Amino acid sequence: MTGTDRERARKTAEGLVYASGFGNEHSGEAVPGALPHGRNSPQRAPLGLYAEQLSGSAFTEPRRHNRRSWLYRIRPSAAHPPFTRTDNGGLRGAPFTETVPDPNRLRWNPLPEPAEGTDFLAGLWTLGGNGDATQRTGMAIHLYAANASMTDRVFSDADGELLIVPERGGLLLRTEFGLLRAEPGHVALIPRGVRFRVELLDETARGYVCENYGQPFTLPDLGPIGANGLANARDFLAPVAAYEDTEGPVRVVNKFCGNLWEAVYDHSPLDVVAWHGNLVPYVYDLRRFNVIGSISYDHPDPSIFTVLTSPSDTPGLAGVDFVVFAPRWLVGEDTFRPPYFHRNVMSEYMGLIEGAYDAKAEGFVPGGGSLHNMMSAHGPDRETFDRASAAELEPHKVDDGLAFMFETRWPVTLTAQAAGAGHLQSGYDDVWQGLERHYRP
Ligand SMILES: O=C(O)Cc1cc(O)ccc1O
Ligand SMILES: [Fe+2]
Repeated sequence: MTGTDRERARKTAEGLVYASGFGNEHSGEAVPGALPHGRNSPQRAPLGLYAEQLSGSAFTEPRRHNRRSWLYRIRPSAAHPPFTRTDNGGLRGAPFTETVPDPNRLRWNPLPEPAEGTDFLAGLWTLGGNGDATQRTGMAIHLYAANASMTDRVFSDADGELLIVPERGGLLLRTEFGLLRAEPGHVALIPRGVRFRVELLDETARGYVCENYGQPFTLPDLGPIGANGLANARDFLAPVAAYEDTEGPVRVVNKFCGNLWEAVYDHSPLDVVAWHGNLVPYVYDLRRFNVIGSISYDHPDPSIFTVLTSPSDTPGLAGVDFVVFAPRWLVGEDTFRPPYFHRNVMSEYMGLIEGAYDAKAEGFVPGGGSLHNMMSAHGPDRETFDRASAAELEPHKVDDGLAFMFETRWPVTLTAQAAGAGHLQSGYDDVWQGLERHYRP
């Protein structure tokens, strides 16, 4: 990608306008008069456009779960040639059967630098996951490292929605619904099946992706917290309608039941001139997260930091939660303030967007990640334990980092490439060595 391309992408990203709110019925038109009023599918849609519904839930799901949008486009999505199989690259899908589930605590360094000319799609590398894409359950954890924009191709994922967590380098996401900008510290969500292209705003881009095969991410209930707090609905930003009217070959890559399929269209499928509905891509700035914690004693469970949750069929038991450890004050009296030692029935994958994480003195680095699978014993490393056990308990602001967690109800099984990766750290167990016995009855 040339510097001029990047400058163009950055200029475009700077002028972006959004519609705010989570789960809202949004609507918009890039050309006046393109959006029909009073009905979804008039006999002839305005301006000679084709009307098309995109469903994110079954037609019959309860109203509060029902998600769909109506798109008014230059050509119907149905007008395309056959898809044929293409190379999966580093992408894998559920069910994950390449390795046996591993009870060990595992930690990785960042992905190695990609070869010249690697775009977002080519740069995706699957670490592992659970569930089954054909059953619409479970999730996958991917990382990406890219140094080129997607130019002649677009991607869509029929298997699930994609929660993109940039760690290095800004992204301009050109979607069927319009444009989104996602910088490190933001997350972007692309709903199942929505076509998009990723352009880089910087020389390189790196980050994490949670592919959610299950129910779409939603905001957690707040219970006694009240009507406000955690991630506020108004801070979720959807694009306004913007479209491409280009002819010529575009490779459309579709991830379907774990494999990549490709068809060469003779036009851009990002040709939606107007749309309305509640199934939309969005971005959210994690620094807007309203962090709630203990103002008396003890370390609260990290569910208090849930940004988005994908419920499963058991109430309170998420297919996957997306949790953020954002800057916050710690004031707990007579309290061991960092994350406690624990064994969790849920499985925890953690990543670091910036700085450091308060349970780990070293080795957990931006762009890296750790996996603490179901029931594996983990918590503060020795250095953190020693420091926090002796610390003066003054009010203290933790603001030297931004970490996150994908927490899932099912164990995560690794791909062969993750289990055998050169960047898998050896000796991670040693961070808990030297925790001496202090018990002297
Ligand atoms: O393991 C981790 O670092 C994540 C985590 C953080 C916390 O504050 C409490 C429990 C927990 O699993
Ligand atoms: Fe944990």
